[in-house]
Amino acid sequence: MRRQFHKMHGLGNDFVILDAREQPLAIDESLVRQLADRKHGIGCDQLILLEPSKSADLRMRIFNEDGGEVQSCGNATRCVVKLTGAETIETAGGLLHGRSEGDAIEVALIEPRLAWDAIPLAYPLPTDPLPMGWENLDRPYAINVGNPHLVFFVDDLEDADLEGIGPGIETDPVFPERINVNVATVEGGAIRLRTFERGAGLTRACGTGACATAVAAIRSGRATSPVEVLMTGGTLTINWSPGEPVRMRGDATYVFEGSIELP
Ligand SMILES: N[C@@H](CCC[C@H](N)C(=O)O)C(=O)O
Repeated sequence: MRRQFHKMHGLGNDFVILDAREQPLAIDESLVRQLADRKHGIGCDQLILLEPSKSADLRMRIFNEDGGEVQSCGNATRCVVKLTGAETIETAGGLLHGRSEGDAIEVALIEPRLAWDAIPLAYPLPTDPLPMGWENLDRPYAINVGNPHLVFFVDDLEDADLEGIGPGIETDPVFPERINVNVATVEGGAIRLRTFERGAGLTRACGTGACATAVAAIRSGRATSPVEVLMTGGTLTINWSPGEPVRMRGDATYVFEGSIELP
């Protein structure tokens, strides 16, 4: 069956979006890998499947390029808000809210969770920071903003061999659902961030990573809200106060529309 798809990106973190709100679509791991493949498929960091929802304007399912289904994706949420005009979005990581603000899109994720079993960790440990280290990266903050993140603050962003060390941290048995790995510096009140994403590797930007990092920076007194988070692909503005959902504002870009034969 031939299906239409939308190619979009949020600060260079790119998506194939399939709209199955009217015509159901069964997706499995191998189909996601095939479509996400940059040489033989369409190519993307995440595949996004839109479905009907009983509790929100739509349901958004998120698949990493390795085929695994995950709970949240900040950059894709901004793209979906721009594409569909949805204001409430059901995800496996919680109910999200979005709206256009001029050219930008603002999305409210969930209230950040810090309890060890909400990250989740395999056994009880403090998360603020986590008393663990990998090579020259030490004592990260563990935060769940719908999906799980580790945030390392370092003096020099270029010192961290994120591509080399990321896979070992992502799959450490202390993280039973694996984890997204963020390395950040705070300079002149702004955050510079690189993210090694669970199931996708290094990406040009990570919306939930920016939110988790901003929360860790604000909680630890390194930054104040609102804070700008600068990534390879561009900048997000993050707003957060304790006890509230974390909000992000930034661009979403439509690239092209296409169609593909699916089983
Ligand atoms: N790129 C995303 C996050 C996508 C999911 C993540 N890799 C995970 O496995 O949780 C973003 O912009 O937030």
